[in-house]
Amino acid sequence: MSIMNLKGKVASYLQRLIDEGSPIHFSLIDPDKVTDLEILQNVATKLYRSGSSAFLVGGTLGVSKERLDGILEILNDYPIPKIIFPSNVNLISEKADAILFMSLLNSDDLYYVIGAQVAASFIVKSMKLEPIPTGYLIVGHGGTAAHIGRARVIPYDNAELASAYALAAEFMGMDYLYLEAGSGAPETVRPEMIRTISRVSRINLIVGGGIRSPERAVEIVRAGAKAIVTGNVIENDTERALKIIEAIQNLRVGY
Ligand SMILES: CC(C)=CCC/C(C)=C/CC/C(C)=C/CC/C(C)=C/COP(=O)(O)OP(=O)(O)O
Ligand SMILES: O=P(O)(O)OC[C@@H](O)CO
Ligand SMILES: [Mg+2]
Repeated sequence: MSIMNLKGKVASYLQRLIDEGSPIHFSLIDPDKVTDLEILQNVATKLYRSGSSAFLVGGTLGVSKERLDGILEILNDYPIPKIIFPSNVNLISEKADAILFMSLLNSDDLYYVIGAQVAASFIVKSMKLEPIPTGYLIVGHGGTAAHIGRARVIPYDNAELASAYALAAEFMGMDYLYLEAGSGAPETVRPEMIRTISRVSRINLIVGGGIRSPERAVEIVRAGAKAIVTGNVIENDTERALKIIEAIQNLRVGY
C-alpha cells in the first residue's frame, strides 16, 4: 500500500494538489458571521465555481454547534471538502469531512497545546472525522486567536524563531503548519518568513490572517506557502476574494 493510500481522503486530496503544484485556497466560513443561509449559498457557489479548494469552518467568538451544523449542511451541496477549523472542543461535528487537528505550538497554556486534543480525540474517532495533523503558530498581530489561545506571538520579523517551530513540528510528524497572523490582521505573515521556513523545513505551510489582495496572496504563494486562507475578505468583498482565488490559480506550476 502506498503512503498516499494510508492517508485519509481529504489529506490525499490536499496532497494531490500539492504534488500537482496547485496552490490550495481555503475559504474560511465563520458561523458567527453568517446571518442568512441564502446569502451563504450564493457566496459558497461563487467560491466553489472560482476554484476554491475546500471550506474551512470555524470562528473564535460566538460560535455554537447548532450554527456550525447549519452551515455544514448548506456546504454539503458542494463537492469539495468541509474541514473544521476548531477554536475549542465544542466545535466538532459529524457533518464535516475532516478537522484540522491542531496544537497551538506557541501557547503558554497546555490546554491549547495538548489538553483540547486529548478531550477531542475519542469524539473525533467516534464521528469518523478525518484528523489532519496540524501545528498552529500565531505570528505578529495575532488577533482574537492569540488572546484566547494565550499565545506568545512570534514577531513578524523573527523568521528564525518561526523556522525552529516549523522544524520541530515536522520532526513531531505534523503534515501542516498553519501560520496565523490573526483574523483581520492589518499585516499578513511576511513572505520573508515563509521563504525562510521553506528553506529550512519541508512542512506544508498554510498561511492566513489579513490576506485581502491578489498581489499579497501571490507573494505568499511564491514565497512557498502551499495553502492560503481567506476569511474576512469573503465576508467584506466576495468579488475580491474571487480575484484572489483566480490569481493564485494562475501560479500553478506549468500553467
Ligand atoms: C483539536 C481541537 C478540537 C481543538 C484545538 C483547539 C486549539 C488548539 C485552538 C487554538 C486557539 C484558538 C482560539 C484558535 C482559533 C482558531 C480559529 C477558528 C480562528 C478563526 O477565528 P476568527 O476569525 O479569529 O474568529 P472571530 O472572527 O470570532 O474572532
Ligand atoms: O479573516 P482573515 O483575515 O482572512 O484570516 C483568516 C484566518 O487566518 C483567521 O483565522
Ligand atoms: Mg473571523
